[in-house]
Amino acid sequence: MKRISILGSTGSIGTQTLDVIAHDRESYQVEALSAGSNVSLLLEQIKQFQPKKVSVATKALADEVSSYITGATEVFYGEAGLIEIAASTDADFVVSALVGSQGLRPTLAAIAAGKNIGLANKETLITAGHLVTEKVLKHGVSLIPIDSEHSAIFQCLNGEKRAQLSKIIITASGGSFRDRSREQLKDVTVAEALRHPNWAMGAKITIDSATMVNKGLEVMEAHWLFQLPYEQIEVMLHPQSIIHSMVEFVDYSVMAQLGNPDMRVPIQYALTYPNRFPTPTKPLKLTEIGTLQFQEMDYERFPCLRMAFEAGKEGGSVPTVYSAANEIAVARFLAGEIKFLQIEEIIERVMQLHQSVANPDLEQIAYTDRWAREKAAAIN
Ligand SMILES: NC(=O)C1=CN([C@@H]2O[C@H](COP(=O)(O)OP(=O)(O)OC[C@H]3O[C@@H](n4cnc5c(N)ncnc54)[C@H](OP(=O)(O)O)[C@@H]3O)[C@@H](O)[C@H]2O)C=CC1
Ligand SMILES: CC(=O)[C@@H](O)[C@H](O)COP(=O)(O)O
Ligand SMILES: [Mn+2]
Repeated sequence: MKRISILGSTGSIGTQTLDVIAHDRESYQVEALSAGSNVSLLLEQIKQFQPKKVSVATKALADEVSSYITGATEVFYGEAGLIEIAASTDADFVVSALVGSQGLRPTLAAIAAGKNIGLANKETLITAGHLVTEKVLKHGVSLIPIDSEHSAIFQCLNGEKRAQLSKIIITASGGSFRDRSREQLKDVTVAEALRHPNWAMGAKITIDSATMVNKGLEVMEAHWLFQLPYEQIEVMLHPQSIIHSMVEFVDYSVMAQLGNPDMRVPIQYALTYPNRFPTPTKPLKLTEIGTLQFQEMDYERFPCLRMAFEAGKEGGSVPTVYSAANEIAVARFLAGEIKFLQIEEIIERVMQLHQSVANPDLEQIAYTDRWAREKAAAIN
């Protein structure tokens, strides 16, 4: 039986992880769950999975949860609560599915406590890839990707010789506005931006997909997960999201992983690796889909992807700035404070203002993250 804790159990990845677990209850024990502010959903999850510990964002929310539960579940809150869920349980596997760089410290704490990690929270690797990978090696834990593209690459690389890898090809759907010109992006609405063509996901990643920041984050995520230079990472438009990514080898053989767009497949693979079991999803019927399309990336149409490659290649504290400025810009767009195209303007401006720090430690990353957020919040 696998003992699991989930950081972000009320989110899109968190709920789908619990759905995978619910389909095979004998194989899993849910040790701990964390939510932000969705108390009603957390209470349902407590009832169904009876975790020993849960955490929520604030003390007031923790008091509210405590007032409703009768069992033995302990309730924590805040960052200390997330760290409790990550590190101080009997779990052997932690699903890291918080949104944003707030996932960093709990994920590091889980690694330091010897937990294997299923990583959905890509911002953690973007902001501190060097620290996370170093800690993973030090504590001898596994870091298994949940992000669909990285799960695909992980699967394609299984059993292959790394020296014989030529490049990886990360596919991109193009997001909600893939058929619009830059001119047509001027006045797009939040509701339009939240309508992803293929995937049902949390709000932040859906906007990131529309700006192509998501692909930019995924390029940096791949750099750290697979220890590849940026020259060996390519992005290709593939509107159907059926090929989740590909790997090209030195003999020009290309391996791809295909499937319907359903995150429960890579989530379950991370939980059961190296084994495979039936997943609660539909089989892929390529004859019904008929056509798969591919297109070269246009870096002028999608400047956030260009900026991500620049940030990743420069390294140091620059990826932290890219990701933190984006988090604030996306929150401001979702709140109706700025227009869609201002997201990329804010990221670019904050990156220009930043004095890069090489090989930042955790404190320097935290400082840079706060600095970038303040700058991004102040730009009009
Ligand atoms: N959704 C997807 O299909 C995919 C997501 N990812 C990545 O996975 C991560 C999670 O994405 P997704 O599930 O879509 O995000 P969601 O927004 O759906 O979920 C985020 C989770 O984080 C919790 N949370 C938010 N703020 C706080 C806080 N201050 N304190 C504690 N918990 C908090 C939320 O709690 P609550 O809702 O209770 O407030 C929720 O459980 C992201 O990094 C994303 O890029 C990667 C690939 C695919
Ligand atoms: C499901 C998943 O992994 C997302 O990151 C998804 O890939 C978003 O798709 P695009 O960023 O390609 O639109
Ligand atoms: Mn992805």
